[in-house]
Amino acid sequence: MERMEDFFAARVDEYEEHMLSGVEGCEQAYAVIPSLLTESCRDLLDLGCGTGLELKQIFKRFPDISVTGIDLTREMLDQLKHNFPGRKLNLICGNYFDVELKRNTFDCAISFQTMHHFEHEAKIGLYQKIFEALNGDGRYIECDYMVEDQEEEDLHFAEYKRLRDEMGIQEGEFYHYDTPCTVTNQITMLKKGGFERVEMVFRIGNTTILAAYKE
Ligand SMILES: C[S@@+](CC[C@H](N)C(=O)[O-])C[C@H]1O[C@@H](n2cnc3c(N)ncnc32)[C@H](O)[C@@H]1O
Repeated sequence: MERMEDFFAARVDEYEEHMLSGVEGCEQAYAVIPSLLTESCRDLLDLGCGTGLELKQIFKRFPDISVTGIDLTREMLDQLKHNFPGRKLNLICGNYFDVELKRNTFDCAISFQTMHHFEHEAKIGLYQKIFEALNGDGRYIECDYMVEDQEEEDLHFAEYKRLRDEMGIQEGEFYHYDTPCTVTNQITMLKKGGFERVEMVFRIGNTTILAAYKE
């Protein structure tokens, strides 16, 4: 296993092609994302924005939108900046579990293919933070690798724990290893984070989009 930011930094050149051609459902999911944002969305939070594949589609519908993008990997953010000259971007190189978010700031929040690496409790805490950072009628759209069976989720987490123990990795250090959760667990976590209503709006292969509404 590689540290999260080293994993992405080493693959930034082939990253976009891999997501568009190598991950079932991803290209279609990027195309769907703009239609899931609120019509009047002006301030958008993008967690784990990477090189901005989802933003490419969003800028087509919302050319004037202001985007706050958070990502651990400096090289991915550099590529994002290069991809979108002239757009309204506030890019933060950091860990979205730690970055402080002001309350009632964003019309919409999104995350795309970045949440399938973390434990339930950590995600619930993050969802609470996103919930509070959204405006009253805001929504959070999560596209991610999700599975259907609890057994499959448990196997991934058990193997990840085994590898972490073997390598002596400390709590709070991020390594790249996929631990997808079931769609059902994801919906439960988002509701525990405060969202009133959560709906699955897209699923091709394991690529799944959930829409979580603040009210
Ligand atoms: C698979 S990429 C997705 C990038 C982009 N959203 C897309 O769909 O093309 C996952 C991204 O999440 C970032 N990431 C992973 N864990 C993170 C964390 N705790 N805080 C901030 N960014 C994180 C990685 O650096 C990487 O750029």
